[in-house]
Amino acid sequence: MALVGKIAAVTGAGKGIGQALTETLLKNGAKVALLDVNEAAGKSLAEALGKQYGQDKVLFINCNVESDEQMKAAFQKIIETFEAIDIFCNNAGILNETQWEKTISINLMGVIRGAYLALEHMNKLTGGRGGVILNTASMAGLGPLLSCPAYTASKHGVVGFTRAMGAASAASGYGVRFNALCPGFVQTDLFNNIQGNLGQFSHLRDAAQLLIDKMGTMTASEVVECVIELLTDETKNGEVFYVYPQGTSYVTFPSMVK
Ligand SMILES: NC(=O)C1=CN([C@@H]2O[C@H](COP(=O)(O)OP(=O)(O)OC[C@H]3O[C@@H](n4cnc5c(N)ncnc54)[C@H](O)[C@@H]3O)[C@@H](O)[C@H]2O)C=CC1
Ligand SMILES: CCCCCC(=O)/C=C/C=C\C=C\C=C\[C@@H](O)[C@@H](O)CCCC(=O)O
Repeated sequence: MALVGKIAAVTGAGKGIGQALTETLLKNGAKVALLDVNEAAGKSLAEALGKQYGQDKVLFINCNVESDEQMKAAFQKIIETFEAIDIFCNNAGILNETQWEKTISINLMGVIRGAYLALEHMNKLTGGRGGVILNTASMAGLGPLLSCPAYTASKHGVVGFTRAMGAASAASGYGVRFNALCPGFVQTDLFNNIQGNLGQFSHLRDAAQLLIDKMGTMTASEVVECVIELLTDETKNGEVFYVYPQGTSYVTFPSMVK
């Protein structure tokens, strides 16, 4: 599936990995709706990208992924403006162990909400034209990040949800692929602000720092460069893609069936 002419939407598009996803999609010829709760960041990015790629290629929508009403309205606006949606990047996320319910609400419930609403517009069985849904999980969706248990739980949830939806979609004939992106540490605001957001696990900050020193960090652009394949390769469905400073790999899981 080529990206030229495709219609995409990215949540948490105003900064960090979402910004890099947005820029890469535009660079490859897609039109992009930028969804973010941070109006200042999202709007100014959309304005700058509009000047670079054309105002008809970008649309900013102020939208909180925790709100069913705002998300439904965002999809309506995307369809009104661009007529369809082919690519949905469920990317918005926070790391805040002092607010574990909000962490689950945004990182996991927001992803499930976004996927189900996107599917209503993308499902080939209900008049959509198919496409791909990319969920940003984390390496913390594959193994425990000791200083962030709630964040770890949210990301394991995203990995499980993506795998189940990939299988459900293939078995049902929706024509929509589901893949999960699992980056290691990425230099963004979320990463730079972790020290103040560990709450009752603040005493484990040195252990977290040791892991960061051991694993190294990446820029958001370096991560996103590796992701194009997940969006364009029609054979990739239900995949969990690990991106780390030394390379990339598709994660394999134990088979539950003998
Ligand atoms: N930075 C890192 O080391 C890693 C980040 N991730 C994941 O990547 C995703 C993006 O994170 P970063 O770019 O690092 O964070 P960031 O903090 O730089 O950007 C997150 C964006 O999401 C937006 N956002 C937050 N809550 C929202 C909500 N309720 N509704 C709509 N937008 C909302 C923010 O306003 C911001 O623009 C997250 O899901 C995060 O968990 C995964 C692995 C590593
Ligand atoms: C604390 C900052 C979090 C930033 C956001 C994020 O999602 C980054 C995640 C990056 C890496 C997660 C790594 C998890 C590793 C565990 O699986 C651990 O068990 C690996 C232990 C390796 C070792 O030898 O110490």
